[in-house]
Amino acid sequence: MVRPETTRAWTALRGHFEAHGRGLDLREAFARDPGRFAAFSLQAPEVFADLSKNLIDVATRRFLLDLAAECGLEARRDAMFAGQPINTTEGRAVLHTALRAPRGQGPFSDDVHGVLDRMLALAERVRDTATSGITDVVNIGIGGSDLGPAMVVPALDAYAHRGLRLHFVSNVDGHDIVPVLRGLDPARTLFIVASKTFTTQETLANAQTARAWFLDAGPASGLGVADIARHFVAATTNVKAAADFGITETFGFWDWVGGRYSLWSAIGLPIAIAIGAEHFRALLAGAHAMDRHFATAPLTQNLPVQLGLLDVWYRNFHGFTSRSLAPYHQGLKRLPAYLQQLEMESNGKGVDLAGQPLAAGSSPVVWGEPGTNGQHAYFQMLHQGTDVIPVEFILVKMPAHDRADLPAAVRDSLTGQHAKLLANGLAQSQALMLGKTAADAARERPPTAAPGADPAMIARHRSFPGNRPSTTFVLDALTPPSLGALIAMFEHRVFTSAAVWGLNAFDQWGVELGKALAGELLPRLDSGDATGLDASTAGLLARVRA
Ligand SMILES: O=P(O)(O)OC[C@H]1O[C@H](O)[C@H](O)[C@@H](O)[C@@H]1O
Repeated sequence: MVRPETTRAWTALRGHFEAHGRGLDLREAFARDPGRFAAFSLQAPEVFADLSKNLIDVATRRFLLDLAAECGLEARRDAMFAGQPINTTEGRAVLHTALRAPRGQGPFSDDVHGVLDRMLALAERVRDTATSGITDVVNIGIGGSDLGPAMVVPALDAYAHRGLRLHFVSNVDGHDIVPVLRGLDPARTLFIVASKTFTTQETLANAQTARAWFLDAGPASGLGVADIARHFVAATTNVKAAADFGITETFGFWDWVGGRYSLWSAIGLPIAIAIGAEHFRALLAGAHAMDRHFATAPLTQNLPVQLGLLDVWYRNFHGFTSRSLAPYHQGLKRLPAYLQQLEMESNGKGVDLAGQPLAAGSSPVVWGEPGTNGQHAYFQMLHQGTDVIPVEFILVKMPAHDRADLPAAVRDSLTGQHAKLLANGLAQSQALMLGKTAADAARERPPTAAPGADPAMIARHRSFPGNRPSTTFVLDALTPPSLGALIAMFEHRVFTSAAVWGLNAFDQWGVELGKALAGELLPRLDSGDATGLDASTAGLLARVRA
């Protein structure tokens, strides 16, 4: 493993940043180079990306590619696809890409397609609602066993079965499950208990609550313990624990599927129930197309590689600590939360593969909301705040809401909405880059300015620094294949920056300490015993018990 800060490319990047990077002005760069948009945009499977509004030039890109070469990115990528145990701290392979490889291709193909066929058959049985009688599906899971399906199901609403409602319960807080159970009919409800380990406290607690509810409400519909087998299924690598819970129909997966990379596995069952087998296979196919792109495209044209290297450039040279995501599609409202786990649980590490402290920053904070909602909340800070935060826009050319079954006037109105949505997305990236000088602001007569206020002072409040970087992704439509490709692009981008930083993106020891301490505190909530606790925790314990 090569420490990035010891490479020649790192030194070159440092020099380049001081000489040209820090001072790069996007407005001048576009004025100088009419070919900048073409030179810095990329077409990958299903995803077009405009990288030209980023603080990079040709030399930045060359030095970053040198850095990737010196850090052995390609060898590490190839080792992942080949199933080598690159998750070294847990001695595991990392093969979520095998889950979307076509039948007969990729490692463990028989196992993968065996479970996939079985799970899609169940999905189709449930979707035949006249026979199954199911109207509501409740996924009980948390983290990687929740966020993927909870993100994809609304994103692909245009493809969803109209007679089925999908619900997601994750938190160990009755305020999550109680409103979901309210109004459900046990005879018409299917619970999916989704947990890679089947040991997660939150999920087991919610599964117990669901079971208690089922046994309480069931008898009115003639249901009892014997019916649990028909109304509860599990997605897990721990088939025995699921059986001990009383679940006989289990869809397995394997320790080489990380939780946050698992929506392609049996964890995707809620997605398959919502959109059906054919569309689920199309989701996998889209991700596979991006896998092939990542595995084979020259690095100069390789979109996940270019994005991951940009992350290194911003985090380690510009010192930006966060990145904001603005999907201009309401169906992608859970994408920021999904990417928070994908990126921050993967790359939120402080040591390298050898356990030595990293010399430079790793995962940025990832956050955001769908556009245009974010514009009316925190975009103020993105435009005029003191921190520079790169923004990523996702635009979708063709909406799915102007369906033939809507009245013509409603369809016309919705078409107008989509034009406004796109105009806003384009305008925001433009505004971030162009800014507005105080001199330009001084020529305006803002109607809301305080009467008699010094115009120069008002102009300074109304000026924008500009030169704020952004990336814009464009999808033709939000479809199963395009969403699959988009998610896989994000996965491989995280892989790329992890490879440069030399860290293990596939473990998550950082979640353990809190879990262990919660286990120690739980009995103290009952007993009130504060022996050995720090004064703050002891004080809080007394307060929540009072
Ligand atoms: O799927 P499970 O085993 O229930 O795990 C659910 C989640 O909880 C853990 O604490 C990890 O931080 C996540 O990576 C994981 O996705």
